[in-house]
This record gives sequence, C-alpha cells and structure tokens, in this order.
Amino acid sequence: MGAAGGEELMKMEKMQMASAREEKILVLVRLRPLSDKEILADEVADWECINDTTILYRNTLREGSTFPSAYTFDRVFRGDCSTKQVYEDEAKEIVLSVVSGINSSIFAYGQTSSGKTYTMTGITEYAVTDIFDYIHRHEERAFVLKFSAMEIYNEAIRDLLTTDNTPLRLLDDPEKGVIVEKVTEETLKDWNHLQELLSVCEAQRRIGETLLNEKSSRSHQIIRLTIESSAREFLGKENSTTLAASVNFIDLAGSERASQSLSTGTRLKEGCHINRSLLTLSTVIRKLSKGRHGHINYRDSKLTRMLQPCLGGNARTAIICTLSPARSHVEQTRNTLLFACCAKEVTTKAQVNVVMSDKALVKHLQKELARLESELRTPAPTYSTCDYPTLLRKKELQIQKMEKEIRELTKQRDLAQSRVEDLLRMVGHGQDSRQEAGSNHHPDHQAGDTWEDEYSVSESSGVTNTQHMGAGVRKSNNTNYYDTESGSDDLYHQDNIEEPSVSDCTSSPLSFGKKFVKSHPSKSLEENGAGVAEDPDEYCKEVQCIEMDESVSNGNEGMLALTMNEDEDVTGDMSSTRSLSLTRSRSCRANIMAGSSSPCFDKIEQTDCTPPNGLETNFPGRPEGFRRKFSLFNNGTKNASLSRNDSQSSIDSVRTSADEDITSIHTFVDGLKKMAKTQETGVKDVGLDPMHEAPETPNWPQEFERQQRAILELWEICNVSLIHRTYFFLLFKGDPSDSIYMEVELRRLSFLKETFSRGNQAVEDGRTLTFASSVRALHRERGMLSKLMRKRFSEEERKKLYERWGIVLDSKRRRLQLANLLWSNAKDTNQVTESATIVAKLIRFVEQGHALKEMFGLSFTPPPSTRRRSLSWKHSMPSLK
Ligand SMILES: Nc1ncnc2c1ncn2[C@@H]1O[C@H](COP(=O)(O)OP(=O)(O)OP(=O)(O)O)[C@@H](O)[C@H]1O
Repeated sequence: MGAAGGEELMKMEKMQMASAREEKILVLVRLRPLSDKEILADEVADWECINDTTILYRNTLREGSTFPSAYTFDRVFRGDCSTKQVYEDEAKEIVLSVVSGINSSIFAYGQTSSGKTYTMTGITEYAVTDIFDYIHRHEERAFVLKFSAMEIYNEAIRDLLTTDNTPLRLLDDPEKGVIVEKVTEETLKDWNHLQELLSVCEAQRRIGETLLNEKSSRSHQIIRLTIESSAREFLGKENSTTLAASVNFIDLAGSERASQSLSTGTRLKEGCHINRSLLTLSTVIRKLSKGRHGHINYRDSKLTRMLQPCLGGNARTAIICTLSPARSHVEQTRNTLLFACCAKEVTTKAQVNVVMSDKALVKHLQKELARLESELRTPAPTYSTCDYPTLLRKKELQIQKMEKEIRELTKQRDLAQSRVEDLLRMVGHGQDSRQEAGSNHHPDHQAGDTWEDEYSVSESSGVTNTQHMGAGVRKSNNTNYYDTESGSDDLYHQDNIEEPSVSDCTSSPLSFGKKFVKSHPSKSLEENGAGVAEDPDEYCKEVQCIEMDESVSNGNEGMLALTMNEDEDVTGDMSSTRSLSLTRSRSCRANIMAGSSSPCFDKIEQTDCTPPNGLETNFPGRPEGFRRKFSLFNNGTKNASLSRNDSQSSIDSVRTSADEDITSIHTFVDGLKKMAKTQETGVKDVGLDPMHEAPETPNWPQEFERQQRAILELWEICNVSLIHRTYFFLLFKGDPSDSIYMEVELRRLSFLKETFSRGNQAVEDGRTLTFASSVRALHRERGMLSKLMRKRFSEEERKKLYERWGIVLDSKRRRLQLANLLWSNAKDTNQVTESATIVAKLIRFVEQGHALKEMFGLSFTPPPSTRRRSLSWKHSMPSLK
C-alpha cells in the first residue's frame, strides 16, 4: 500500500470512529401561511413563531389553558420563510453528510395540506444541486450517484420509476438491513436527468383530491440517492476504499380526519392506511424517545421498517414538521407538535460507511489475524502481573450480586405464580356461575323471566366473544404485520359484521325489554317523547343525514325522496307524509361513513363532523391519549378482586387508574422542572407523554371484558350517542390490537364522567358540552332512530320487536318506546348486543373491514386536565416563566 493509500484508509477508519457517535434527531417546524381558501373562509391564524426556536399558540383563553402554549424546537420557521432558507439554515448540513459516507434522511411530517410536499420538493432539488456542486469541486474522487424512488400506498410498496404496479417486497439482508427487492436504481447522469426522474415520480405518485388539498399525496414517498465515491488515485488498486451512503427524502402522506377531509370510498380507505402507518411511526418515535429499551415495533408497518435506520440507526436525521396556522386545524397541529416533541428526544448513531475492496479487506483481515496470533503466543504483560486477590474479590462481589438477583427473580416468579392462581380461581368462579346461570336458562322459560335469567343468557353469549379473542390472541402472536392484517380481516368477516337481519333480531325468545321497563321507572316515555316532538325540523335534518348515506350506498348519488310518514301514533307534526327532495351533503356522508352521528343531530350546517369515536366536536368527551401507566393491569390484587359481574368495581378501577394518572402527571411535572434546569433549550411539552405506551396486557381476553363492561356503563352515564356505541361495540370485539382503542375510550369517558359529576363543562374545539346538552342530544338521537324504524323494519318485524321488548302492541308511540329502550341497560349484555344489532340495522352499519377502526382516530393530545393539573403543567413550562 502506498503512503497516500495508507493515509487515506487510516483517515477513513479515523472518520468512522469519530463519526460513530450519538446525536439527536434535528427537529424543525415550519408554519405555512394561511391558504387562500382558509382566508376566504375567514380563518384565523392561531400560531406564531415568536423567535427562531419557539412557536406559540395564541388562543389559549379559548381552551381554558389546558394545553401547553409554547413549544421549542431546534428551529422554527415562520410562514414567510422560503424553502431555500429552511434548507440552507438547517437541512443542508444533515443532507450533505452523505457525500462523506454518512447516511442521512430528511422527512416531512404533518397533517394533510400543511406543506410537506411543498417543502420536500424544494429541499430535494436544493440538496441535489449542492451534491452535484460538491462532486464538481472534488474531481480527485470518482462519484457514482444512484437514484431510486418508491411509494408506500395502502401498505404496498411501489416502484415509482416503472409503470409496473406489482408491489415490491421488503427483505431482511444480514449485511444491509432492510432492502426493497427489485427496486429500480437509475445511475444519475446530470441535473437534467434528475429533473426527468423527478417528473416520472410525480406523475406516478398517487395523488387525490380531498376537501383540504386539491393535490393530496395519498402515499408516503421515499426518494433515495445513493452516493459512492473513491479516490481516483487508487481506483482498481488493492488499497482502494469506497465511501458509500444514502440520503432519503421522505414526503409522508398527511394525517387526516375523515370528518375534516370529508373523504369517502377510496380516499377513506387511503386515509385509514395513512393514519395507521403514521400511528405506528408515532409509537416507534415515542418508544425511541424513552431510550432504546425493549422491543421497538418497527415491523408493524412498512413505513417504519423502511425508515428503521433513519429512526434509531446508522443515519443523521432531520424531521421537518409542517403546520397550518388555521384555527380549525388546532388539534392536528398540536398532534404534530407532540410528535415533534417526542422526535427531538430520539438519538441516532451515524457512522462513516467505508467499503473496502476485496483485496484491501483480505489484507486487513490478514493483519488482524496476525495480531491475534501473536497475542495468543505471547501472554499480555498485564496477565503475569495480575493482582489475583483483587480479581478474586471482584468475582466474589459479582457472585453476591448474582445471588441477590436470583433471590429477587424467585420472589417475582412466586408472586406471578400466585397471581396466576388467583386468576385461575377467578375464572373458575366465573365458569361456575355461568354454568349455574346456564341451568336457569331453559327454553321453557317464559317472557317475563327474572333479570338474572336474562343475564345468564348474556353471559353464555359472551362465549362467542371469548372465541374471537382467542383468535385474536393467536393472530397477535404472529410477528408479521401483514399476516396479522389479513388474519384480522377474516376475523371480522365472521363476527357480527354483516348487516344484521331483522330475523336475527327477533328470533330468540328474549324478554329483557319488559323487565327493563319495570326497573327504570324514572325514564318516562312521555318525558323522552317530549324531547322528540320539540323540533321536528331538526329531525328532518337528522334523518336527512342518514338517508343520504343510504342513497350513496345504494349508488343513488343524486336526489332522493324522503318519506316521513308515521303509521303509528306519533306526534302531530310528524304524522303527516312529506316528500323531501334532498341534495346529497358530503359532510353528512363523510360523517356516516366514519360512523359519526351526533354532529348531524346537533347542527346540520356544521361541516366538521365527527368520526365515530366522537373524537371531535359533538360527542361528549374525547379520547385523551393513552394512559401513561398500566399499573392497574399489572396489579394482581386488583385484578383478583374483580368479580365477573361486579360492574361497579370495573368503574372503580377506571377511577383508580385516573387517580394514578394524576400522580404520574405530578411526578412527571416534577421531573420536568428538574430537566428544565439542566436544559437550556427545549420546552418539555412532550411532558404529558402524549404517546403513551400501548398496553401489552397479559391475559387480554379478561382485561377486554373488564374494560368493555366499564365502557358500557360509562356510555350510559355520559349519555354517549347510541350510534357511536353501536359502531364501537361492533368494531372492537377483543382483538389484541383493540386494546389501545379501548384504553382511549375508557380514558375519555372517565374524564367526561368526572367533568359532568363536578357539574363542569367539557370544552371541545371551543364548543361546550354539559351533562344537560348530552341528555338532549341523546333524546334527539332516539327520536331520529324511532323514525328510521318504520323505514328499516317491516310492520311484521316491528311487531315482533315490540313483543320482544315488552311494548304493549296497542300502546302509543311504540317506535319511540322501543328507541328509548335501546342501549338503556349497560349491565344487560344481551340487551346491549340486541340494541347494537337494531341500531346497526337502522343506520345501515356495514362493516368496512379492519381499516374502519383507524377512523376512530387516536389522538395524541394529552388529556384535558383538571384546573389543578393544568396549572402545574403550565408552570412547568420554562418558556412561560
Ligand atoms: N410554506 C408555504 N408557503 C406557501 N404555500 C404553501 C406552503 N406550504 C404549502 N403551501 C401550499 O399549500 C398547499 C398544500 O401543500 P402541500 O400539497 O405541500 O401539502 P401536504 O402537506 O403535502 O398535503 P398532503 O398530505 O395532503 O399531500 C399547496 O397549494 C402548497 O402550494
């Protein structure tokens, strides 16, 4: 090897050592200006960059200051900053590492229409210009540039450089890590060639129109430039080495709410896939932000599998979080900022990637071998002069430590053993009581049997659920996400997913209705009925929403005639026959597609309708992010003390966990204050740890039952929309992947219950929810459902239903009576199941597959907190001091 060659190699090895260090992901935030559309809609810009690192939410008064208002990052860019400035000031340094053999990645994250594509297009062009410029200035090295481009569309990887739509496979290469099989790699010739390839990508990428963006990217796009370079002087020689690295330009698809983007059909499906993969990305980022302990679920989506090196591996990474300043997007903006807060805690470990020629490698290995052989032959000097007593003492200490660990582990094992025994005893008890109950339920039992008898029926029907769960657990054992997905599809096909037929509703001789009427005298039908008759026009609108959904699902895209004739004795106004010509409303359509109900009941004019979980506006309460700790699940004593039918205990346990949450928030705030002292920059807004850990619940089937019981009771207490209950109940049946949704639902409901019980109002997007308003909304919904009964059920079917639910056939307002009974007894599993079946039939709920669950849109926003909590939270913000 020549002197220069040796120097080169040594320099590279040195670089490799020097560069293999940890560094945090660079997090940039870019606020775009209000768009013309937003200005036309009189939108207000609620966000402002107050300096180069802090972005401020200016409208805290509106939300009662329950959220942090200032967020600090490596750099924030105001709406009037150009992409060139974003690149020059921050991104360039990361991108250009690639020419020194260090992998780098830049990606844009943000809600739909926030400016990701706008930003990444510019960044990619500026970066490649600089790369060409660098090559030009370093003629002593020979460079090879390879260009590839892919998109992940609906969880399938497509090559953007070919017209072939065949999905590409991801393979695990022992040396290179995850690779995309057969992806086209073009050797880049010059700037014009790059422009050509970029236009091909643009033409190939899936773009669709949504309400929020005319040219919305419906896929995640990854443009990869691989650069190899070697010193010309040593080309072809045995001491030749090559630097090889890639830079990824990643334009993620934007997170979206079906209710805001009003997406339906294909767009809705795309939206589900987008949200799902972004959720996995957030989970990965959240876990990484806590350090690289435990399992990181990169394999849960193709996006995270492909991005693995950028997210915690051998790469320098910058994330540009793009934001819309508009008030209507405040919630999505917060989610993006919380994601950004987590991302800034993530570290990567980039190093210079040196590829040696085969000859150089052989030589290097020979040298290494010789060194090891000589070490073996000549014992190291330290060996002979070793201090044996010290060595012995060290070993003894080690043995003592290990013995202590063994004792600790034995203790833990015994504890776990006793928990298992407790649980087994509990399950045994449950089975006993089921058997007893089952023996009471004899076909000869008459209508009017005791409630306990009915409950025994419901208990035995619960066996079906257990079977689903069993399947779910098996499914989750499969570590391959894609298999998991297909598995779940099958699962859902089998389970109550088809539109329920009336005969299903009416065939079995149940009689809980009668019994229920007796046990709930306080809910007088007149009282409920009065609410329904209050505002008939409102009902017309409500029914209009549902009808429009029907017209669309029937392929009737245009006008439809809606008959609102009551054949039974209903209130005066509603008894006349009306034919209404209705124009299809996209907002309502989206609403129903997403499973929403209340928004249409409340105000038809409102366009930002709500997804089925009521995450947004009109449902009482909202999911508040995931619970920070799952100590309840791990507490064997509490679990063991839960009896199968003890519904109060299930609610109590929710309350307990909420209390624990308060403690954990305080603990966290304390931690925050400490951290704030030691850190000059970076407001720890991520403090409430928005992306809490997903539960890995042992014994999930039992836990699911417990949570479902608690949710059912809380729905009743909080007057949650019946359509929401129906969607949720039919969609979340115990699959292990449901745990996160169950958790979110429980948290939002317990928060709401707490708020209502204190006589407080819950504020959502500036709108106020009170206990009274939720009661009114529920009354209106029941009225609307009663009207649909005539349409969805034949006279004969209705008659059967009345008999079954104990409604006297010649009584007045029979449909309303039935509507008032639906979902009215959370403790009666059988009644719950029947109610879900009937409401599903009324609203024509058709299972749209697993993806629909994602439209329950998990929010990463930290929970709205009590006054006390919010104050301590606010005070922990250094930037607010
Ligand atoms: N910083 C900015 N300055 C001016 N206009 C912008 C800026 N950012 C985005 N825009 C404009 O906003 C619109 C939406 O931007 P873009 O398509 O980049 O959003 P996106 O986040 O990629 O959306 P999606 O996720 O739906 O693909 C475009 O018309 C774009 O020109």
